[in-house]
Amino acid sequence: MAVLIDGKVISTKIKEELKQEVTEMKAQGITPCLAVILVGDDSASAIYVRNKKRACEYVGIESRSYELPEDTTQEELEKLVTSLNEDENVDGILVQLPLPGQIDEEKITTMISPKKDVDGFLADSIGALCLGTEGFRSCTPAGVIELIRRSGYSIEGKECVVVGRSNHVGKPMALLLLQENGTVTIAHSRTKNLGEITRRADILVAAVGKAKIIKACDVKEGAIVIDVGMNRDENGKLCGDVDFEQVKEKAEAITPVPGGVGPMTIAMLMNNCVEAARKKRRE
Ligand SMILES: NC(=O)C1=CN([C@@H]2O[C@H](COP(=O)(O)OP(=O)(O)OC[C@H]3O[C@@H](n4cnc5c(N)ncnc54)[C@H](OP(=O)(O)O)[C@@H]3O)[C@@H](O)[C@H]2O)C=CC1
Ligand SMILES: Nc1nc(=O)c2c([nH]1)NC[C@@H]1CN(c3ccc(C(=O)N[C@@H](CCC(=O)O)C(=O)O)cc3)C=[N+]21
Repeated sequence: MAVLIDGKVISTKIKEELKQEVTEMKAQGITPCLAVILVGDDSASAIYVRNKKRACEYVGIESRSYELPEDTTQEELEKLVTSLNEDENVDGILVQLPLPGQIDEEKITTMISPKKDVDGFLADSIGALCLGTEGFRSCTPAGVIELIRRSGYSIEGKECVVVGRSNHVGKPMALLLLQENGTVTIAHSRTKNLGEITRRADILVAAVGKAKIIKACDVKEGAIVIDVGMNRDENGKLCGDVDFEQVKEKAEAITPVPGGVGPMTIAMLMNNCVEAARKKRRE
């Protein structure tokens, strides 16, 4: 039976550390501020926005939310992003994805000032990850690294397999594991013999978006299994990409869904906001 990697406990620890730092910043007259934009009333997105607000309150970050109607125009959204870019009190801007169809998502996200890209989604941030220079680390992949590290496992020299190659999760995940000196393979929907590849992994990260696609037969005995997926199962219950009940019998350590990577994403978002405010102070 695998060790359960508890994202709730680890994320709370990180938020406590940040809270202390923010208390010190506040004593010097600096309050980090995050602006979150939500367009439409996608219920899943609303949950994340609520969780972010709560985390901001806990850490002491000022949070501003902009909840815009589903029929918001490109022009209205661009105006809001521009005003937040120019607002010196705002340290981080997060535009909740996906955006409704009438909005050019690429145009909106690339408008965000790189200094305020707390999601770590912009080319500047991903480029910095790739070159190993200073920049915002994408929250979910950075959260996965912290989960592994703080659970006492090392990445150096390990066979790491990331299933998924999206710009927001899979690709930055692979780059961060590489930076930690892992030997990294990226698998995706065109990968042949996926099971053969995942069975090589000492550290397996699933970021596919398909409920319970990773079965016990896809996992090496003693592997560390990190489940990024957020799906609904046949009963509408939240579940990951990993078949937890099967895989927990074979893995050395495993993250649950919920209570694994999700809370870490939020903790790392808080971390990026504090970092943005810290950088501004140094300018
Ligand atoms: N916990 C958290 O904080 C977060 C969770 N998520 C969740 O993580 C999951 C992945 O998100 P995201 O990366 O944005 O999703 P995307 O849909 O953008 O990417 C999915 C990736 O999985 C690959 N893929 C799809 N089907 C298969 C398959 N059968 N075998 C192998 N690879 C496959 C795709 O390959 P190809 O490129 O070839 O199409 C693609 O690269 C989702 O469940 C999402 O909800 C996302 C963000 C944060
Ligand atoms: N610009 C942008 N940045 C994002 O980071 C972003 C986004 N858009 N769009 C959607 C995805 C998804 N995402 C999650 C964040 C937290 C949880 C989370 O807190 N999950 C908890 C609770 C889940 C629940 O109870 O519903 C858990 O897994 O335990 C999940 C998913 C961020 N995303």
